[in-house]
Amino acid sequence: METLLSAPPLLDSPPPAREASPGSRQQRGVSHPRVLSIAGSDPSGGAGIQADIKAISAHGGYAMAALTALTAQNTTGVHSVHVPPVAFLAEQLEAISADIDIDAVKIGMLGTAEVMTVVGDWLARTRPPVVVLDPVMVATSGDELMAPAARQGLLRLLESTHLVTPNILELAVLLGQPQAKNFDEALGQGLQLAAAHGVAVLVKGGHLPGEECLDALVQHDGTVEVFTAPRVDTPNTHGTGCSLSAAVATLQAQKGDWAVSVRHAKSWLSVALETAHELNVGEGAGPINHFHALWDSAAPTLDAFSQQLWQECEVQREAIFGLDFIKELAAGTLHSDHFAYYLAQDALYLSTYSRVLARASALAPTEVEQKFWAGGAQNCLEVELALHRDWLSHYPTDMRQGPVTKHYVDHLQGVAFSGSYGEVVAAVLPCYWLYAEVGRVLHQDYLSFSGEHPYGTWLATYADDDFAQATETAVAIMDAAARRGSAREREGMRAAFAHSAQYEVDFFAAPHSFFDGWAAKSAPIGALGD
Ligand SMILES: Nc1ncnc2c1ncn2[C@@H]1O[C@H](COP(=O)(O)OP(=O)(O)O)[C@@H](O)[C@H]1O
Ligand SMILES: Cc1ncc(COP(=O)(O)OP(=O)(O)O)c(N)n1
Repeated sequence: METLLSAPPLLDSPPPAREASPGSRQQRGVSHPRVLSIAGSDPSGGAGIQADIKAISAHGGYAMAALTALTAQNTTGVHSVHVPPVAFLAEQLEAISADIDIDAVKIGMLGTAEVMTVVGDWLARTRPPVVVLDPVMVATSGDELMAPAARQGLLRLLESTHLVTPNILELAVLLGQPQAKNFDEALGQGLQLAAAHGVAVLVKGGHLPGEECLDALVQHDGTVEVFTAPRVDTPNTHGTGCSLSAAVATLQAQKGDWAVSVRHAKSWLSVALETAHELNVGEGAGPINHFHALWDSAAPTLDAFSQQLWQECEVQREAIFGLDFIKELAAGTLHSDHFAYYLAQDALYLSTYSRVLARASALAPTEVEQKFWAGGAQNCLEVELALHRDWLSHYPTDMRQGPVTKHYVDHLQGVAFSGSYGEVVAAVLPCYWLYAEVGRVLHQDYLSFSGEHPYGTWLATYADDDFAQATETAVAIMDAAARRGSAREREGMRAAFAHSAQYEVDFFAAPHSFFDGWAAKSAPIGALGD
């Protein structure tokens, strides 16, 4: 069987480019513009056509790609470059324009003068309504991606280009001048290039030092608009130029205004740089996060939200198990004053917690969830408080609310008063989840304890199966609320959960804080047991 590689050319002779109706050629406000990237392939996905396709898609465009070159590269550098026969590039371009109306073209790595000639001829025939040229010469890694002799070819291409987007090195090479040392010099060079070639120039200042990353849109009539964004402190800048130019091409086809398109693309790029570390790709200059907006607003699947929150509170979980209170409770060495203080504060906490659970019940969207939270509220009052009171009868102590308890219940009541159902659920969850985790671990320790444990009967109740089951249900309810909620509500849930998780740590730390510090500095709270 013949492989595609050895197959005869798809088209014997290039058909004439399909002429779009004048209306569609000039049309602006296309919501899903058909955007063609003519560029090289970066198999690691951060630059080249892969970056272009992502940037075009992230802006609602329909992405197409004609390959000029194949590179073997990753985030640390370019290993080799293969330029297929230019006739094949011509076939790719003709196949696309013979069939599809193209709303915008983004041109990236061309590599050789021959490739530039093919692209220039095709552009002259098809005259797409938006042409953005990113004059790729050198990769972020420093590897060359354009033959030095190809400079003239690039200059000829400017005739068919609406916007060229050089960085400071590329700008200098295009003009045959030394590289600009500051942004003013770069701006001066941008004005020269724009005037000499009748083209708009986006001067990119990403490689200049400074807290701000300045770019300037220079029109051939000398009009200048400067765009600035705080420099993002990240090593992950692979493909910034590719992605910016592809985004601008797509936006221009939608908005028909270069300044608006550049401003929009630049602010998108800033967030893509800020969130690039989330992708964790490679050991060198990693890719930017093209789909940050989409992924942020996408509903989490199954238990993804709760898993994320659980990971995010790892610090708190570790902190709890490092507390003297927990270590001494497990070892049976905890002073009874500390235990009594904890019990008293927990009893005070539970009486408010029960009201907040009742609020969750009132807000619940289904009868099942309504009953679940109402049951939790009732259980707090009837079972848990009875247990605490029973224990407290053996450890008489002052029952005034301590500072941590006050802060924790104030937080819960605040969320209950003004938060959404999801936020209330997220706020009450750490009390279930972290307590269940502490219970599980302490109970295991207790089972391996030899001899009589002073808090044995208390610890025996810790790993209650019903409570573990209730915790699982509460987690599942929170995940369902997160899936239904908006991105903004999930942020509120995340914050409510994080605050409560920290208060859980503080709550377990409070007995020692009280006896080691607070009590000495404040009025005595009365006689304590023991
Ligand atoms: N660390 C950064 N923080 C914010 N924006 C940046 C950063 N690095 C580059 N940019 C922006 O990315 C775009 C690409 O710029 P530049 O790095 O100069 O060109 P190229 O990627 O083609 O080498 C520009 O809009 C520039 O301002
Ligand atoms: C195939 C390919 N095209 C272009 C580049 C350049 O990308 P990068 O090195 O990240 O530089 P900018 O996109 O920021 O200009 C490449 N490496 N590979």
